Amino acid sequence: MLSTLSLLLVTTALSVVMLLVLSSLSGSKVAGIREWGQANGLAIVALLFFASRGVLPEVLSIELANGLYLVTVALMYVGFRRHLGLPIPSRLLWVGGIASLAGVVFFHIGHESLSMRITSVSVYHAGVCYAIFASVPSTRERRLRYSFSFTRIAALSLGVGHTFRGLFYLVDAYEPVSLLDPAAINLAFFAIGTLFMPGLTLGAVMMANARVLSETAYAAEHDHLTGAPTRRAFFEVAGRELARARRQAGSVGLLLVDADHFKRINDTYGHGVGDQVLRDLVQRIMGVIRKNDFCARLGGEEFAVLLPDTSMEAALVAAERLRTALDRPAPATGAGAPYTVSIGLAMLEAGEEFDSLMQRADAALYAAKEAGRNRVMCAQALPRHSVKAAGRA
Ligand SMILES: Nc1nc2c(ncn2[C@@H]2O[C@H](COP(=O)(O)OP(=O)(O)OP(=O)(O)O)[C@@H](O)[C@H]2O)c(=O)[nH]1
Repeated sequence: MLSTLSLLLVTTALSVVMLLVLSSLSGSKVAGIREWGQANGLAIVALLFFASRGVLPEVLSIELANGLYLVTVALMYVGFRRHLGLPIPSRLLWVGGIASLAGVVFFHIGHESLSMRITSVSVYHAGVCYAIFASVPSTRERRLRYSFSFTRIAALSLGVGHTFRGLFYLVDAYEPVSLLDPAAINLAFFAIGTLFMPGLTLGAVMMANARVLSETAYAAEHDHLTGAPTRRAFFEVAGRELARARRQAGSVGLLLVDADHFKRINDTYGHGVGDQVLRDLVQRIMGVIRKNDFCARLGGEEFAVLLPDTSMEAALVAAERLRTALDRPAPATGAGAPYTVSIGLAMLEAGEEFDSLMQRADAALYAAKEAGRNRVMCAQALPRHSVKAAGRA
């Protein structure tokens, strides 16, 4: 038979499980984990004090238990705010918590009323639930969307539940004999109270997990030095774009961009300045390409720019625009040593595979280097045999 005591013990067990799950994430350095862990640890203690009603003195099972639980509720909120990088309204939390606890003390020692004690804590719980709902934004980011939505829905549902709970006991519709009163209505509202920690901790764990996955995926898909997408990300996007172009008989251009005599920059100014020049190069490329174009660092001082839905003429214009945008002194080199790039352009041909497109763009790049650097060469303009000879993709 379900009872408030069994609910309390099940919730305590759930908090232990949540604490273990959160501990497994503690090495991830995700903000908020510490506060969520502390909240669950404290919740276990608070719930055991609630369950000790009739065994331990009332000041422990009422004042202390409620006081501790109010702190756990606040800590959950602080965890979400920290996780999202938002400021913590500490004073508001303290004032609300102390007012709520004062209500508990007053309606225990001053004027005994369990209903009003429940109302007093429900107001704080509901407020914190709505505050969590308002803090967690609805996001379109694929990897975060599910966990954020889950938390928002959980926080809102619990907020509404606690509002009803507070109102129900406020209008004195039912005066329970004790918190552990087994009446169905008391049991139902008690369940809403005990769902707070597991419900919101589940949301917190999902958010932390999603954050870790999202950061790992970002690191795998972005170059650490320049922030540009990596070779791996480029191959993925290029595969998709080529398939789309084939389906829609569209036109795709590929630029391979390589810094000229980059070794000299490193040798003259040092590797650190070389790194800054690479960052500058990426910023300049990103500044001149269209929103639909995709730039990635293939490795070293070589970059690729994919130009979807682009004709040969437009691709040549884009390549030339890129070359001139880069043919300027690099601020990182102090006096402003010029750096230039050579660019190989290839347009996707009917039925062509990605490897072949890369090979032809690479041959065009090689030809641009051979012809004196700081220029754009188009694969279509090269004799076929030179593409085969120079290609290295
Ligand atoms: N600073 C820095 N240098 C890098 C990085 N990756 C590759 N390089 C350097 O880029 C240089 C490339 O040299 P090369 O392949 O000889 O090419 P280059 O000097 O640009 O000559 P060309 O391409 O023929 O014009 C090497 O000195 C690499 O050490 C990097 O992440 N940071």
